[in-house]
Amino acid sequence: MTDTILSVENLDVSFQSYNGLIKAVRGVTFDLKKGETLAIVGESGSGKSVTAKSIMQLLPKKTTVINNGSIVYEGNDLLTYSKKEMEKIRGSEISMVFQDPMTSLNPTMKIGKQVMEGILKHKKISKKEAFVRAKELLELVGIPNAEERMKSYPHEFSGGMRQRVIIAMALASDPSVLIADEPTTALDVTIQAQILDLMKNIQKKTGTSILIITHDLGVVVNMAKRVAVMYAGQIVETGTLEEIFYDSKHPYTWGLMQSMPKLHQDRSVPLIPIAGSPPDVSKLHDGCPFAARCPYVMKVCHNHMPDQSTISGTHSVSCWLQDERAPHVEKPELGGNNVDKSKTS
Ligand SMILES: Nc1ncnc2c1ncn2[C@@H]1O[C@H](COP(=O)(O)OP(=O)(O)OP(=O)(O)O)[C@@H](O)[C@H]1O
Repeated sequence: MTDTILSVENLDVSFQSYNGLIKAVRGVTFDLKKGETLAIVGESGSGKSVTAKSIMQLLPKKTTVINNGSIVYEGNDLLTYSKKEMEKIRGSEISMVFQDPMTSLNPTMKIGKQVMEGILKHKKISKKEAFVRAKELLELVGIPNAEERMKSYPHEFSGGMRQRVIIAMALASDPSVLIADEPTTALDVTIQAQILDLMKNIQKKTGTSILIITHDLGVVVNMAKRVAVMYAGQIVETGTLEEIFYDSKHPYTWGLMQSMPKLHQDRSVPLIPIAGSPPDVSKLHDGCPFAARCPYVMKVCHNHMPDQSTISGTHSVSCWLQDERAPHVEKPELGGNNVDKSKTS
């Protein structure tokens, strides 16, 4: 028996466009274990959402090209599934929560009815039973006076409460995998923390595996046990939370950490953004895509993609600095050093 529930291997996803092929995801490989939380982190445009939407097969059929890779869920490659087979999996065994709850809710329908519809879509039960289950789910996600609030419309809920409703809907079918794409980005900091706590508690209760997608390393600290760092469509470093925060090896990971607010930081200390901007993924060259922004760039980086180096059984990185011929580079002072260690253990 394997403890892996979802295994993405060597996934390439491109889009046809008037400007040529947009290579959004290139050779992405990761495993999601049963009951764990894995975070995919990276700047905007790095291919995080495209990876998630490939799993759910939510990308536009006409322009999307997936010409390499596999997405194996419980032993079966989802990429070989028909539309009908995929419909059975989507929203029932694998559910997704998006950033903006308003786009996932029907503004003209009462909350209770929407949650009930979600339940009835996946479970052969009576309306009465669906009502009871909807109320239970809304209670599970911390909606006060759940029965009463079922009669409200989405606009009568705050942003945080709407996101709770979305999570309740995603849980309606008892999914094995929950994919959360920037689930807290639209919310203020206090509500963000509440939603992350909620997801953690739900995971404890239900054993759901969570794939969380975020640009925010703060979310990673609160949620994930393992982290994959994505840049220009590739996973450039992957490791346990501890390895990424205390022993990261990729200058891009260092850049992300330096640009992250530190715990108890004096607000007058400026964050250091990563200089430059991500490359245009329709015009990639052969070398490391981070070369143009990397403070430690070497000649080789511009022309050749580095191989993946294994740092430990759980930690790997793709960077020429790992080559024995590379000069020794001291890791800079990083925000991660100020992260509460108790959160990573
Ligand atoms: N349907 C699409 N058609 C064409 N290009 C797309 C499509 N969806 C995404 N892309 C492109 O693919 C690349 C990766 O996008 P993706 O949305 O995965 O990034 P991301 O890391 O999730 O960032 P963000 O948080 O801003 O969504 C980007 O260059 C984006 O413009």
